[in-house]
Amino acid sequence: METVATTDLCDAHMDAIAAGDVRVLPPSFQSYGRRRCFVGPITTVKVFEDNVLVREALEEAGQGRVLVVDGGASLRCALLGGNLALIGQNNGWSGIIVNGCVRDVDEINACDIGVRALASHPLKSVKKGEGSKDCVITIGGVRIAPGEWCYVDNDGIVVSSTNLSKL
Ligand SMILES: O=C([O-])CC(=O)C(=O)O
Repeated sequence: METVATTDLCDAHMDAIAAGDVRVLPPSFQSYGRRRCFVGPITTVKVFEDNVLVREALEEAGQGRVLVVDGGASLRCALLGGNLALIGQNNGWSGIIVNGCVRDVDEINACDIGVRALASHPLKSVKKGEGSKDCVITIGGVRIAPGEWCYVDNDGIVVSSTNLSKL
């Protein structure tokens, strides 16, 4: 899918930003993975220090989707590592955004996928399988619903209720 500059999106959609239909995430994410720019429809999971649902989502056919993981901004363990990033790459996910930590940064950086996360952390998460999928989440005060669109590049992360790349 063609990428769209987030700056151009913001400039072109100031009214939609004022209305809340286009939202910008706070600039608190680090960039990992080979794809520094990615776009796609959003699938969500909400977990806390437990990444079983993250793995389950990435094991699905991604079909160009972006997985947005609300990990409650925990900085105490990693929700994504090199194995899961590779699974996501091989299953055709365009990107993964983690409101939490990742690990195996060198392995993730070798994957043809885009990853954004708050930080890296060497500790793995627990594997209980708790959490929810396909739910509305809030990251940094920004509401994100499944099926909305995500635009990510070196300037930031934009979420839109409609597909702006078609406009
Ligand atoms: O399995 C995990 O908890 C995360 C991980 O290390 C990987 O994806 O390689």
